[in-house]
Amino acid sequence: MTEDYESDNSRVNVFVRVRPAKGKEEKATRQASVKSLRISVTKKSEKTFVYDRLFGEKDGQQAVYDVVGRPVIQDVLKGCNGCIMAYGQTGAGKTHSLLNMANGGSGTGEVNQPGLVPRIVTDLYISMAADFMGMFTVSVAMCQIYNEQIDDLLKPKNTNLRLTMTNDKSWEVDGLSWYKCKTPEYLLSVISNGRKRLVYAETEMNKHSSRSHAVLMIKVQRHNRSDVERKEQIEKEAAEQESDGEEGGSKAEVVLRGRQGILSIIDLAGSERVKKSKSSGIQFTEAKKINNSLLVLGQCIQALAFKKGHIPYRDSALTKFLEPSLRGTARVNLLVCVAPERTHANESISTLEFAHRAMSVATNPTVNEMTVCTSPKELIADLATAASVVQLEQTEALQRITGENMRMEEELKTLKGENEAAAKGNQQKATEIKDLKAKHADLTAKFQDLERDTIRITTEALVKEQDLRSERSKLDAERDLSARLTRENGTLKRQLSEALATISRLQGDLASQQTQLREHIERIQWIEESIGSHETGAAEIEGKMQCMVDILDQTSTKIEGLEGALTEARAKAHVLGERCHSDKSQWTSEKGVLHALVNSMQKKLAQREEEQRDFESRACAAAMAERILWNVLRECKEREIEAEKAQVKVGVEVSAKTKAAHIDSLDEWLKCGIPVIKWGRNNKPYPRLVRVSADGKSLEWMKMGGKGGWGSQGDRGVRSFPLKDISSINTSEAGKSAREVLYTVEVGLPERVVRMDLASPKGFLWFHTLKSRGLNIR
Ligand SMILES: Nc1ncnc2c1ncn2[C@@H]1O[C@H](COP(=O)(O)OP(=O)(O)OP(=O)(O)O)[C@@H](O)[C@H]1O
Repeated sequence: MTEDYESDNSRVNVFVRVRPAKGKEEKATRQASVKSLRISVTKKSEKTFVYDRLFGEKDGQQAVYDVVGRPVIQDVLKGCNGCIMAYGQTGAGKTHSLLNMANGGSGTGEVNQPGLVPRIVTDLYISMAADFMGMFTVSVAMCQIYNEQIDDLLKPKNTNLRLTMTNDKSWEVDGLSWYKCKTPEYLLSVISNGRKRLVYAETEMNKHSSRSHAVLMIKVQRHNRSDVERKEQIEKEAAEQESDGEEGGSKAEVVLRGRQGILSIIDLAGSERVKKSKSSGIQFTEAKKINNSLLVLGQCIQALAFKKGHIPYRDSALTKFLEPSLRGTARVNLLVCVAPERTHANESISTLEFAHRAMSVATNPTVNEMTVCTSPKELIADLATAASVVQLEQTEALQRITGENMRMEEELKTLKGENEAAAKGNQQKATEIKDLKAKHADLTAKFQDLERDTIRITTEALVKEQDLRSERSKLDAERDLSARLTRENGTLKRQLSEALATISRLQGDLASQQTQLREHIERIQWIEESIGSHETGAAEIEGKMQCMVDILDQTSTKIEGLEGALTEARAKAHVLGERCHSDKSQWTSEKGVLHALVNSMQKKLAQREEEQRDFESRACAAAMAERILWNVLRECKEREIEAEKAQVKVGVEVSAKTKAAHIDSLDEWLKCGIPVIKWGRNNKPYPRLVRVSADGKSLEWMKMGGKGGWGSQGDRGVRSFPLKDISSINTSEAGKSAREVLYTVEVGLPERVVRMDLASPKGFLWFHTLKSRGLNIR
């Protein structure tokens, strides 16, 4: 610790100690090196100060002693005066650094570490013991400067002492008591007693704030051992002569040469801002006096640093007292204590500036030589005085000790009482401690369990973290995939919707083509039917014509009037025949075209078979309907022939019938009626026959097997509705097969609708006919 410090006797040596921060307050100081300290009031402005040595928060009392205390002791032993002074803001650690005696402290923390004084005392006696050629006398004096008044700390009644100028123009405390101390223990006990009389008070900034400047002086005198021994010899002889009653005695002079060094240790009271320390009353007066004396000290340092002619030592008791040290004949070590907290930054800066100035104060420590010449008579007189002083001191000490003893006895009594109470409490506490120990063991076990759990959980957490990482990377990959799939999905959706649109368009096309196909088929059927009926009709008409010609030939005379008509009929028949032929060839070609169209449609259908399976059934239904139609046509034809046979009575009639046959033969048949199911209002089925009325304007129906049939007038079973009142004719697919196709006719005005279902193939044909007549079939 000391190797980077070299003492400089030509000036005041300045050391800075920063105490540990209290609580969690923000710090303003920062140690830059072993010698420099940085301090900032705000974060932007920072100042750096360099000193002889810097002690940080971690540097303990020993380190401070090694640098600040030890070198001064060595100088004092050599006969120089030494001065160790602690300066700083209140609560910055001055008393802790100098006067901490670590008496009752049982702990090992920094607070319980002895300060400079006990270390100096120990070191002093060790050094003296090591010097065999010298004989040492150690004396101690203690005083305090309280409110500008000097009080003896070792003799309480010795108060308000005056400072008087000595021959060598330094100040001396008049009447201050000095105690010789042969052992370090005694010296320490004297210091401890003196400390007790120091004035302290509790302030806002320090619970144990010094209200006075404490001064401890240790005087160390060194004589040559041989001189002392000679002096002792002379004293002995003088004493013997005195006891023998000899007068005059020895005239030999005793010359004692030696050196004397006085070590002054000064724990200055801390400067304080009254606003911060919240001092009032006596404390306010104390603070004022303290601050004033420190101000004068600052002015003296300033004047000394700038080598001014006038140094205002006389302006305060403190500076008067310090004058011998500050004038430069002593070795001066200044320990400046600083609080690190930002709240104290301003005070710390002014402290540091003071310290910096102090470094410029020049010193030139000189050795104090002593030469004492005494005759035996004077010596004896001195001894007698000394003896009486000692006796007086002893009496005082005895009185003090007796008083102390009495007080201590009383304290002992009180303590005994407290002890008994404490013993009881102890028993209780012992049980509590036992319980606590058990709890502690329990808690320790739990803690160990917890520790194990923690390790396990930590390991698991690590594994999970790894898993999580891999999961995360998987997730990322899946996310990428998902994004890609979403993109593809979008494309596919678009393609699908396009495909669906195409399909629906195709379906529409197909439906319209199917409708067209159906219509073509119907038309073909109708054309084929017409062709068939016309062919047959033509052939039969020809046959009939021939027959009639024969009859006419045979009965030409009888039917001359009818000849023209017959010729006309023949011509017409011929035209008809020709027309039939031309129609036939035209229809045949149309049929070919239509067949080709059907073929192409069927090909298209076959191509789309797979996509349009639903429509297959419809195609089947169409095919089925075609077959049914052929059956119906056959049936119709038979009926027509029968009807015609029944009605051909005369040629004119036959001619008229023949004329209409190829147009309305189906109508004729329709007029016979077709079976339907009429649904009653009770929702029961009633079988009925339905037909279109003779004038073609209304729809008639009657009960199946009704009496009188259609012709009988006033038949109650016959009902008639104008065709215009047919509210709807619906084609509904009740089943999958074409046979099950239902045609529902709703007749009547909206207020009374009769529903009839036509399930037969005839119904199918009937409605197609109605449709071809312009009725709305949905
Ligand atoms: N280096 C340190 N380490 C630990 N605690 C410290 C240190 N320095 C000071 N302290 C503590 O800080 C408090 C104030 O210290 P101290 O009484 O020594 O201050 P002071 O400067 O003498 O104040 P005042 O001028 O008001 O007397 C004390 O409780 C002391 O134990």
